[in-house]
Amino acid sequence: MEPAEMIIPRTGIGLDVHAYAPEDQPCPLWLGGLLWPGERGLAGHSDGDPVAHAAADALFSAAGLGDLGTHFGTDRPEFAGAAGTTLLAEAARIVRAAGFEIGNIAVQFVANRPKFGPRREESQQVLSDAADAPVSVTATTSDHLGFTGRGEGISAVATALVYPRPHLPIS
Ligand SMILES: Nc1ccn([C@@H]2O[C@H](COP(=O)(O)O)[C@@H](O)[C@H]2O)c(=O)n1
Ligand SMILES: C[C@@]1(CO)OP(=O)(O)OP(=O)(O)OC[C@H]1O
Repeated sequence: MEPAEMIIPRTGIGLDVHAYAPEDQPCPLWLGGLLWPGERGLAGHSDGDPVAHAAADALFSAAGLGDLGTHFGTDRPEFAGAAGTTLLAEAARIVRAAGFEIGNIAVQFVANRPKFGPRREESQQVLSDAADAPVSVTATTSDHLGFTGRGEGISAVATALVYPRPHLPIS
């Protein structure tokens, strides 16, 4: 393969944090594309899912297309209450429309709860369906340290790998 035809992958990173909604304004918890009944919800202009948002941000970062705010700013009323999976699907569409294929996305969130392990496969399936690419999700606590340890909010960090769509030879 000639150097000019080499496909060079690009990595991206995304970080998102959402605080828990105030106790007098309760809302459902959406995390990793899943609804968690009985868990305290996170505040946000959209559904406040930091896992889906970090994944979308990592895609934009990898493609060099700005970030979540560039495409889904809080000044856009149509994204009020939007599902994280909707934002992730739209981010993937924008990245593909810019000429990239998506390799994979990896996300880790930091929270004391909910216990994620039992629903990992379900979450990964929902997010992978949204992105139409493999999404893996891991969870950790912060050993009771910091704002996640005090139960003030949930953070998530993601990496993504994209690569320019190869030009097929015209036969
Ligand atoms: N919300 C969470 C947090 C953690 N886990 C799982 O527990 C493991 C140990 O967590 P540490 O913070 O002590 O490293 C972690 O590797 C996860 O498998 C979880 O399921 N949900
Ligand atoms: C997703 C958007 C837009 O609805 O709102 P939030 O749900 O507040 O999420 P955040 O990750 O803080 O910022 C990105 C915003 O553009």
